[in-house]
Amino acid sequence: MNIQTKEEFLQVYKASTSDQLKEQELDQDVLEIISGVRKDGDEALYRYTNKFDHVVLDSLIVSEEELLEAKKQVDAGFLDALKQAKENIEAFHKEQKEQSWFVNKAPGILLGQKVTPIEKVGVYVPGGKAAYPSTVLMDVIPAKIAGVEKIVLTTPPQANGKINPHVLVAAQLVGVDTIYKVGGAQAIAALAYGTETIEKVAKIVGPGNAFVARAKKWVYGDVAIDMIAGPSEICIVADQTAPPSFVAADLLSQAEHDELASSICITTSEALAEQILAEVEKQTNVLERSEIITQSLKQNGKIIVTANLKEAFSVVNEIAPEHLQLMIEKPYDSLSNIKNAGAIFLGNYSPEPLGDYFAGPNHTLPTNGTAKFASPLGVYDFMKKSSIISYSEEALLQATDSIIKIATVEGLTAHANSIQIRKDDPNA
Ligand SMILES: NC(=O)c1ccc[n+]([C@@H]2O[C@H](COP(=O)([O-])OP(=O)(O)OC[C@H]3O[C@@H](n4cnc5c(N)ncnc54)[C@H](O)[C@@H]3O)[C@@H](O)[C@H]2O)c1
Ligand SMILES: N[C@H](CO)Cc1c[nH]c[nH+]1
Ligand SMILES: [Zn+2]
Repeated sequence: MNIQTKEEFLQVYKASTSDQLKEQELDQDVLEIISGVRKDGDEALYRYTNKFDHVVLDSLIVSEEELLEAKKQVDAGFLDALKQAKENIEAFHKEQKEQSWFVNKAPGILLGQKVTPIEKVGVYVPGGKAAYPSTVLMDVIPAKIAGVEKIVLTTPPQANGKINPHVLVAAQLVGVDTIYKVGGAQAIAALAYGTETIEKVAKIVGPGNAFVARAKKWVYGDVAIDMIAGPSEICIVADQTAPPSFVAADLLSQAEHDELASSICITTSEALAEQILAEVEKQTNVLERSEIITQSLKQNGKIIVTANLKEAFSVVNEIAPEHLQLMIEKPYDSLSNIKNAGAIFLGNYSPEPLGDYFAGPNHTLPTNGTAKFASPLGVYDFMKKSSIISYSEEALLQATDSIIKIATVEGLTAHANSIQIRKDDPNA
């Protein structure tokens, strides 16, 4: 991690976001895995699980026995905490539920929008470098609120060939239908195209590492996806009122996810920048995942010093971080300056892990600059809409000339005829 000016940072940042060579290498691996699964089905899933997770599986599906066993393995305190988190996540997401609506535009005309849940959804829960029971809650609860009929979940197996018991307990708590022991790009391919064991779904949601995120991008179109939710990112805007130890701790919280995670602090105070850097070094040494953190900070850890907050916000809007913390004197006053961020945390007592686990808003969020156009995972991701159009005979007869005119201009005489035939003989 080092201290840079805005100009130094943006020069390197812009070059790295267009590093086609890195993307090409990743694509080569991912495309090979996707075509392997399309060609060989289950056999490819066993093969890639052996290759990447170093496990020889005897089944791709978690059994009833494994589910029961998991319940015995987790402690009551964890289950209590999970239930509290579930309540908060449910309460927040219920607010997002959209209803069908109908309007009577004029006598004889009924227009509307019918909202229908997606029938079958596949949830990817990461599991390579850490287990994520919290992601089970974040991704399944909005699907349940939307009314999705069938929810399957897939996550990589541990070295013993089993799924982390906390993940299994979370999946049972929220009512997942089937759980598969497959991770990585191969899991995404299986959900997108189906295999002998895994049924194709209509939409894949959930975060994952670079392989998972890239695979989702490639299968998009054959299946729907929620967004690109790859390696975690945190960006903290801090002024002289931010405690350096808090800022450092929050930066490290995301660095520990992945060597490719990104932790950036933007500050208006050079003195604070030095203090944060010292704190980061001090705290890293005592953290369990210091190896991952060190790698992550080396590649993507930055402290940027800007002349003022306006400049700081312009950097934020350029990088469009997954998580943004505003640790400044009047965070609310600055909210209107933020255009691009997945989730925004205000003040010194709203650290990012509060959102990861507990507050209620979703922690599956757009990464890699995609917060410029994408939103957090929500109930809306699991619902689709159909337009409703109903005209009475009288209402249609009043509109025939306009419709025929436009159809004729488009040269689509069959369209015009569909209207003309009703005009000529309304009671046929
Ligand atoms: N954006 C979000 O909302 C969000 C939320 C939670 C977690 N995350 C991110 O999810 C990611 C989780 O990553 P993870 O690695 O712990 O779990 P993961 O489940 O995403 O990835 C593990 C899988 O990657 C595959 N893999 C590993 N090395 C490979 C290789 N060399 N070639 C091909 N495939 C390979 C394996 O199949 C393995 O099962 C982290 O980057 C974390 O930051 C993001
Ligand atoms: N910070 C992650 C999203 O980038 C979500 C998470 C789950 N558990 C801990 N963190
Ligand atoms: Zn996290």
